[in-house]
Amino acid sequence: MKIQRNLASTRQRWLKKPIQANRLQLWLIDNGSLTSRLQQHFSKFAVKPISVKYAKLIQDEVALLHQPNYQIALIREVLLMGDDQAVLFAHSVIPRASLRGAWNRLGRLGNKPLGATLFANPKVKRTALSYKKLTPNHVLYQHATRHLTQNPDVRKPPYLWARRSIFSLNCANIMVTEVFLPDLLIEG
Ligand SMILES: C=C(O[C@@H]1C=C(C(=O)O)C=C[C@H]1O)C(=O)O
Repeated sequence: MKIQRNLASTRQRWLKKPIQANRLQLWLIDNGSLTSRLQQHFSKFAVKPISVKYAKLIQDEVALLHQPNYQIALIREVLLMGDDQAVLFAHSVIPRASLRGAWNRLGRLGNKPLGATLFANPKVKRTALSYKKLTPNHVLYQHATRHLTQNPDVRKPPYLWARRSIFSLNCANIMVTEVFLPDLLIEG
């Protein structure tokens, strides 16, 4: 039983750095605004909101946000579009307390990039990034690939690299998870 528990915890563990991420490595470890980097990389950039709703946290988010697992939070999911292709899926978790506090406008961002808000305020602190190869059984893999091509002949990737960190302002936290989609590295 102990071995199974350890295996499960390994599966859930996020890494301190990406391993063998090859051409994605520089994107994954970039501490700056991903929005800005995408805007420089693509001639056309847009944020496509997918869903903004109250929902329960994913199991492996509960501990990091110090939230009880019955707690709900505002979940913002968007696709970042580069030259009309979905290149990144972002899943941001805003606890209710944070919405009442410093992040009170984040529920109404619409298609404005969250990064513009987060990186505009020098008082915002960010934790170190952590990384994970999401496999098809992870709920964020499923949410991210829902928006890839519906063409049944196009195989879904065996895994997707994701990274996450927490942004804090006056003790109000927001967790941002970014899932890197296959089209990001298809050079135009
Ligand atoms: C945190 C950033 O904001 C980006 C934009 C997001 C959004 O608009 O919801 C979410 C995550 C990021 O990919 C960033 O630009 O680095």
